[in-house]
Amino acid sequence: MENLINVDYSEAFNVTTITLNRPEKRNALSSQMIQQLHQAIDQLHNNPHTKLVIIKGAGEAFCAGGDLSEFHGDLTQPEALAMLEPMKSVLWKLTTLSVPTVAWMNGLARGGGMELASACDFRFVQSGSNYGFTQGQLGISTGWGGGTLLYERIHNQDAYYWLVKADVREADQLIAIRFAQGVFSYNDYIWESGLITPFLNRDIEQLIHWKQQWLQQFDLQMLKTRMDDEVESCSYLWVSEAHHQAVAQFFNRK
Ligand SMILES: CC[C@@H](C(=O)O)C(=O)SCCNC(=O)CCNC(=O)[C@H](O)C(C)(C)COP(=O)(O)OP(=O)(O)OC[C@H]1O[C@@H](n2cnc3c(N)ncnc32)[C@H](O)[C@@H]1OP(=O)(O)O
Repeated sequence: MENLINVDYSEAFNVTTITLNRPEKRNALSSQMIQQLHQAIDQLHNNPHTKLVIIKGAGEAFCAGGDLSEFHGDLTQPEALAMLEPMKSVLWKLTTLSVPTVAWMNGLARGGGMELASACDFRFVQSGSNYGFTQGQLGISTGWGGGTLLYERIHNQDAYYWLVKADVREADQLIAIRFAQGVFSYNDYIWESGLITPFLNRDIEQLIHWKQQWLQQFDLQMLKTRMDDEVESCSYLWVSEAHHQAVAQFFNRK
């Protein structure tokens, strides 16, 4: 099987880096990638030394969302639901992981790529890149539970407005609404940017404690139910004519 997700463990830093490795498709997530992401996250349990997990993209993009070519076609609503579920499960596992997680957003992100970032505890963005919950332009809503998570990351009103507006924003705008906690430049190497240093300076026991405290801020059962509802709701929009037309327009754009 092709390696579409690379997992690297740094013994020097006790950090696991997960790289989405499909640069020619801007790291759009196919079902095979989603399956590999599941495995990568599950395997973290076998490495008790990892104190931080970083997710980044290979090449020019962080992640262009779900693979529209694969996830499209004449799906029924129950089929669309079954297609969306596995990535929701990845987002849930990431959200509730026992150690801190960082989305190192080294390039653009769209749609589900933003949902993936929302499932991480922290987001660092690259100056010059742009980012959008663009599902609204595709005739759908967020479909992996990431819209629910967005409401937990920024002010409710800002989340609501961004999802409706479905626009693409610059890195500094993400800082302004507190979606991102730091910005780095194109040439910055992760370890030398300074953004990761606070985590490296702490013991794993401390980081686990703070992560537990962070998770206690949420009603996890309710959060899970809201994510489930979001996926179901999106599955109805997925089969709409508006969505079919928007996807056809994307693939006919050239
Ligand atoms: C399924 C879940 C749902 C959710 O819950 O949110 C989603 O995620 S829906 C998908 C949302 N994402 C998008 O709508 C992004 C669509 N892509 C783009 O707008 C642009 O490609 C880009 C991401 C802004 C990059 O533009 P650019 O740098 O100009 O590159 P290209 O457009 O030429 O793309 C290169 C290459 O990659 C393919 N590609 C890009 N995104 C996707 C995608 N989401 N699914 C499938 N394929 C994608 C694109 O088709 C090009 O391929 P080739 O034509 O074969 O070179």
